[in-house]
Amino acid sequence: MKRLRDDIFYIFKGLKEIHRIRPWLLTHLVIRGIFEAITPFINIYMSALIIDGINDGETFQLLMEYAGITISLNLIVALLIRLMNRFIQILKEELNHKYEMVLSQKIIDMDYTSIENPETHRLREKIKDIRNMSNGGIWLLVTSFQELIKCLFVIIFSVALTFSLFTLSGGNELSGIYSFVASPIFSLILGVCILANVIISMYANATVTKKMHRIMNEVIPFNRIFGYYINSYLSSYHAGKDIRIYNQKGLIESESMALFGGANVTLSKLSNNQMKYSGITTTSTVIITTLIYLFVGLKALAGLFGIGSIIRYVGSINEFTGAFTSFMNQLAMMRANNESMKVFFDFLDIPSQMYQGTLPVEKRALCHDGDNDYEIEFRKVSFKYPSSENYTLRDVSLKLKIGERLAVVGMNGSGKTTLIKLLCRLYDPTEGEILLNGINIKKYNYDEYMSIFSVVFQDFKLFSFSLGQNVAAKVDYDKAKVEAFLAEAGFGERYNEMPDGTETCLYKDFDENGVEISGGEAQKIALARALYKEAPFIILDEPTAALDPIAEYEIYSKFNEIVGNKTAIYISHRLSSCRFCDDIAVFHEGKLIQRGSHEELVSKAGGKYHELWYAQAQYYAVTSN
Ligand SMILES: Nc1ncnc2c1ncn2[C@@H]1O[C@H](COP(=O)(O)OP(=O)(O)OP(=O)(O)O)[C@@H](O)[C@H]1O
Repeated sequence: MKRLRDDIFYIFKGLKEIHRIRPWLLTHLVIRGIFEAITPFINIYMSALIIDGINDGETFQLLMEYAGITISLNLIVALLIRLMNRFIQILKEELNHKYEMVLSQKIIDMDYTSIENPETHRLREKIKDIRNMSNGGIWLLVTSFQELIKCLFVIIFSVALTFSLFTLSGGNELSGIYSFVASPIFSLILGVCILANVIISMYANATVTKKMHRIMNEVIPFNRIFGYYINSYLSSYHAGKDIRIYNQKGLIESESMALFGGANVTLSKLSNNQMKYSGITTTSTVIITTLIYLFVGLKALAGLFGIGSIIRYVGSINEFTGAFTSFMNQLAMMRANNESMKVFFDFLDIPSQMYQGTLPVEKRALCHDGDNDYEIEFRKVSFKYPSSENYTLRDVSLKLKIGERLAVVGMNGSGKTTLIKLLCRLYDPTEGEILLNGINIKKYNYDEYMSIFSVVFQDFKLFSFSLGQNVAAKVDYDKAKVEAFLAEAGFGERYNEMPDGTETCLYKDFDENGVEISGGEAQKIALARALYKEAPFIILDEPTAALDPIAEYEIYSKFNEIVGNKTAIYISHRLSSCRFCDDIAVFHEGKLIQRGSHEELVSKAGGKYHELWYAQAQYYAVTSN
C-alpha cells in the first residue's frame, strides 16, 4: 500500500513539475485526448443509426443526412486534432529546452562540493541515459499521460453507450436460453468476464513493463559506453590524432562488438518475455470477445434490440476492453517509470547550502577613485576534501594586503591549488576561517564576493564561441578592450592573423572556419579573460606553463604593468618566475612552511625553497666543459 502511495505521489509530483516547466502542455494533452477518444464513437454511433435507419425503411434523404453528419464530424474532429498536434509539438519542444535549462541551472547553482561529488555525477549521467536511451523520466510521463487521458475518455464514452445493454431485460415473454441471456445474472457473469480479461491483461502488461524497465536498465551501461565511443570519442575531431598514432581502431572495434553482443543477449531476453505475455493477453481477449459477441447476438436474437444496436454495443465493448487494458498498462508504465522520476528529483533536490551569504562587498574597486583596499586573511585554515580522510591543508594562516604580489610555490600535491579553491569558495574550510576585510567570506553574497576575483586555473576552459565572447565571457563585449587585453597577454601578433578579428570562432565544433589554437595561445586568451574582468584580485595558477620562453619572459617583464594596482597571487613551479613577487609562500604537505622574499628564502640553506631552487637551477647552470 505504501508503495502504491509513493508511486501516486511521484506521478503527481512529476506532472506538477512538467506543468511548472511548461505550463499548458498538460491542458492541451487533455483536450486532444478528448478529441481522440471521441473519434471511434462518432463512427460507431452514426453507423448504428444508419443501419437502424435502413432496417426501419427511413428515407434516402435522411440516410444521406446521417452520412453527411458522420463525414463532417470526422472531418472537424480530425482537423481539431491536427491543430492540437501542432501546438503540442511546439509545447513539447519548449519542454525539452526548458527541461535541459532546469538541469543546467541546477548545476550552476549547486555547491561546488556537490559538483565534484561522484553521486551527483552518477545522477546526472543517469538522467542523460534515461533521456537518450529509453526516453523515460518526464518524457515517458508525458507520453503515458496523453495515452491515459485518451483511454479514460474512451472508457467513459463506451460505458455510456453500453450501459443499456446490461440493464435491458426482455420481460416475461422470453423463455429458455433467451431468458437466461436476458437475465441480470448473465449480465453480471459477462461483466465479471470482461473484468477478468482486463485484470489478466493488466497483470501481463505490468509484468512485461517491469521486466522491460529492468532489462532496459541493464542495457543502459552498454549504451553509455557505446555512446561514449561513438558520440564523444570517435566524433570528436580532437581524438583523431590519438586514434591514428596509437592505432586505437582495433581496440574500439573489439570493444564495440563485445558491447553489441552483451546488449543483444539482454534484448533477446526482453523479446522472449514480451512474446510469452502477449500470448496470454491475446488468448484471454479472444475468449472474452467471443463471449461478448455471443451475449450481444443472443440478446439481439431474443429481439431486445436491432442490428444497429449490435454494432453500437460490440464496437463500444471492444473500445472499452482495449482502452481499459491500455489505461492499466499506462499506469503500470508510469509506476515503473517512477524509478527514473526519483533520479530526476534526487538530482533537483540536491541541497545548495554554501552560497547563502547576503552581505554586499564594499565597492572599493568600482567607486570613482577606488582604492581597491581589500585585505584577505586565512586564519588557521585546515581543509580536507569531502571524499578524503586526510587533510590537504593544515593550519594555514596568511594575510594578503592590497597591491601585494604573493607567489605560492611547493611540490606537486602540496595544496597550492586547494588554497585558491578555498579562497574562491569552491569549498569552505573544514576548520578555521577566511576573512575579507575582517569578515568571514561566507557572509558575503557569493556573486558579489566572486566579482572581486579573476582566476586562471591550470585546467581553464575556452569555448567554441567567438574569441571576443571567450575573453569577455559575455555575448556583448567591448571590442577595443578585448583587443587591448589580448595584446597585453601576448596574443597581439596572433590576433592580427585572425580572419574575423574578435568575431573569429575558436575551434571547429560549430564553425568550419573556426581557428585551432595551440596550448600556449589558449593560455594567453585565458589570461586576457582574467584581465578583461578588471577585478581587484588576480590569481594565476601556472599561467605560463604552456608558454614558450620568449612569451613567458615578455609576460614576466611586464607583469607589474599588467597587474597594475591589483593584488596578485601567483602559483608556479618555475621558481625563477616568482622572483618578481614581493612575497613567496612555500607549501609542503599542506602546510605553509616558509614565507619571505626570494633573497631571504634562497639564503636559508636546508630550507624547502633553497632545495627547490637549487634542484631547478642546476639545469640552467653553465658548465665550462
Ligand atoms: N577534488 C578532490 N578530491 C580529493 N582530493 C583532491 C581533490 N583535488 C585535489 N585533491 C588532492 O589534494 C592534494 C593537493 O592538491 P592541489 O591540486 O591543491 O595540489 P597542488 O599543490 O596545486 O599540486 P600541483 O603542483 O600538482 O598543481 C593532492 O594530493 C590531490 O590529490
